Amino acid sequence: MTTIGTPLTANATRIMMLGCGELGKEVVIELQRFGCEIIAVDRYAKAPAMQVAHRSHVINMLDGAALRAVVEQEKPAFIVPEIEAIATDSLLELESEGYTVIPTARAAKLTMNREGIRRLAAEELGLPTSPYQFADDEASFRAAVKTVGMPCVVKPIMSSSGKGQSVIKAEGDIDHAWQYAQEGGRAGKGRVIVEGFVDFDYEITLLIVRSNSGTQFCAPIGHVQVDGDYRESWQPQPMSEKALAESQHIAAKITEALGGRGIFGVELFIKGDKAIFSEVSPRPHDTGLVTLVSQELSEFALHARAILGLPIPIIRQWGPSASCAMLIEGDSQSVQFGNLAEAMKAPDTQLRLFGKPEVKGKRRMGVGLARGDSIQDARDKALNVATTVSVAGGAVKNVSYPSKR
Ligand SMILES: Nc1ncnc2c1ncn2[C@@H]1O[C@H](COP(=O)(O)OP(=O)(O)OP(=O)(O)O)[C@@H](O)[C@H]1O
Ligand SMILES: NCC(=O)N[C@@H]1O[C@H](COP(=O)([O-])[O-])[C@@H](O)[C@H]1O
Ligand SMILES: [Mg+2]
Repeated sequence: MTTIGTPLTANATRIMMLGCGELGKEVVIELQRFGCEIIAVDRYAKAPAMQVAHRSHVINMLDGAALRAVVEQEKPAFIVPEIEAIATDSLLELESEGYTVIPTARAAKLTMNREGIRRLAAEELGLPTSPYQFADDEASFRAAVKTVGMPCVVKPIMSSSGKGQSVIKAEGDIDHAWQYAQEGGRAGKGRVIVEGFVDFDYEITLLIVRSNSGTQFCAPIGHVQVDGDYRESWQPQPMSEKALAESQHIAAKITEALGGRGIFGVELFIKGDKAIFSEVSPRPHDTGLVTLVSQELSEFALHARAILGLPIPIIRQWGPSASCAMLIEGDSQSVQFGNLAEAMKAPDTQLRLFGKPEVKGKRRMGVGLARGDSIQDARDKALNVATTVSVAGGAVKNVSYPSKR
């Protein structure tokens, strides 16, 4: 039986977020609505979710001792990973000592590393995936490319949002792909995965929530990725009955294997009626930002309910909706957003600005959201929101969708 105490008192329901980006910020807002006490943790100060939490800590979350120290100091009822780069062996230990990790410490560990989740999906569960090989050094990498064949996709086993990812189409791309993967992994140089390039018709994220009400699916989300990073997403993605059934079957199997309570984003490639598993986030998914306007209970609200052991009687979808990531490029610690009235003048549009403290290179700083008469209409409106916002406050520009569709 769930009870929720009074924040900042001895009986508070304390929740620790490990990772404080835009996704965590929305989860925290939902948990705050239930009167939980939130402790936000990330590798840098003033992260988005820290700005809406009760208090925060800045630590290296890959440092197991530092992670344990902060958990023992705060004694949270729930530990909620929001990114992959966490000392997951420490999470396993803490869980075995009685702490609750969402959805489970094992899920966080397996998905921290592309090898863990890929071997579970393909080799243990027998789910369809792209062909793949792993490599630790340049010689075995070349052999792996040969075995998998071209075109193929190369990724550091520890990276996200497309960092260090590239496609090899011809011999001439091989050197660069190796170098780029060595520079782009979050743990520095190291192991890579070489995946056969899947010539898909479209790709989806299937959000699935495991809660006290059982296992429930959200409507499929279609999306466009550039350089391995999400730019636009929409819901519902039209699909054949068979492709949807296969996708749901795969999503149910992989999330059941990971276990626990919470929202998961299962990424799938679709070719005709066939679904191919790509990867899974045991946490809210960036392409699921669209659910801020497309569902009564967004993926963040669903996560909050699942964490707290609350029921989810129904997931109501509001019709064609879309999101467009606001990508800002440059170097500034004082970005200022303008032209907002113009950006938000259409009905059924919304804008979220994440409040990230700095941009260096390219960074997702906000998202345009819209509902429309059709998917195309919603996409046009969301794109318009994201690209109409102007940026100032240093050498920065809005590069949200440079090559308009
Ligand atoms: N084997 C593949 N064949 C074809 N396209 C691929 C393949 N692997 C990845 N991609 C493309 O690159 C995108 C990003 O890949 P992936 O999700 O593995 O990267 P990521 O770094 O984990 O990104 P995120 O953290 O945003 O999920 C995919 O959504 C897809 O568009
Ligand atoms: N694809 C994973 C993803 O979108 N994660 C989201 O991005 C943040 C990091 O952003 P940053 O790199 O700008 O700090 C993460 O904290 C999470 O909210
Ligand atoms: Mg992905």
